[in-house]
Amino acid sequence: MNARSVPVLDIGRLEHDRERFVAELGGAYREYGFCCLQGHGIPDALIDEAYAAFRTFFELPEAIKLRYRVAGGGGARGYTPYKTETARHAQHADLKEFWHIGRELPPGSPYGEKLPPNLWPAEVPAVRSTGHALYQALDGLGRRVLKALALHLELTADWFEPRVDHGNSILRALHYPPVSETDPPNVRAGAHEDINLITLLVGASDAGLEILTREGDWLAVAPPADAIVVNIGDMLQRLSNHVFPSTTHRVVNPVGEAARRSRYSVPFFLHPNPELLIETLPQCVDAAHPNRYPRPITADDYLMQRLREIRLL
Ligand SMILES: O=C(O)CCC(=O)C(=O)O
Ligand SMILES: [Fe+2]
Repeated sequence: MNARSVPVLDIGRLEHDRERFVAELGGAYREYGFCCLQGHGIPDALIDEAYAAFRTFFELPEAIKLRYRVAGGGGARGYTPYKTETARHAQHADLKEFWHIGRELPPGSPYGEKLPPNLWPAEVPAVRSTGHALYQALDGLGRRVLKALALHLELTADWFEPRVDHGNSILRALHYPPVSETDPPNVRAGAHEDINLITLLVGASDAGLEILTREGDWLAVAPPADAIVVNIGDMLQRLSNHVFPSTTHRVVNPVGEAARRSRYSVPFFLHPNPELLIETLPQCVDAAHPNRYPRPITADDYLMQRLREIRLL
């Protein structure tokens, strides 16, 4: 029997119980690569309104949704249809469709080349208002998590700040339609690792998320309703020389009644600034832990390489 579960911590402790919180959070990530965070301060109403807006969008006819697909854009903005993304090394595409929101830039920003403008669906104006607000809120929360992780790695608390202030981060509204086929070869989300630094996952509407533990078992993630699940992605695994593992995870197909329901979830993929050179931190290298990545790569080059592998480019 597996009695283990992903730890739950209160991020408010970063303010008033910093040392112990940083140690516990670091320990959770070293072990699981995942942690559930309560006390994050993002209002329920904002999350509920954003979910309602995304649901309304996904209920539109496919022909309308397809107007928001950007050819050759790697799915970075707007709509990506059902059965498009395919997990690395997987045979069959995922049973999901999604909408991506990126960072809003001031006019004339030098980052405009790497961070394309958002598309907004005219049919559902609330996607813009709530989606943008949720983006901002999760960007802020993510930076607090990075502050704690920086301290755990013996960096200065603000080490990440100038490296993520123009991050190519993405808010992904996900819809997994009901699974009507019996025993499809596809799954809702095939086993994968996230590409970015950290991912913040706002309360999924149904179960299904599982992580691969260090012992090689699949463990269901069942966060408290008021928690946001935050996990490590490949860029931070690489930067930290695997001190923080980018844990493999998947979303399994539902059985019984749940198979007749859609599942919605909203991950926020926190990315660094595109030009950041992802170079192993010297703090994470010693005789017992040689540098696994002697050749650094920019965040943008790494992202492009990975998008091709998951068939978004
Ligand atoms: O839907 C979920 O719970 C997880 C989604 C996910 O892992 C992803 O989109 O990368
Ligand atoms: Fe993921």
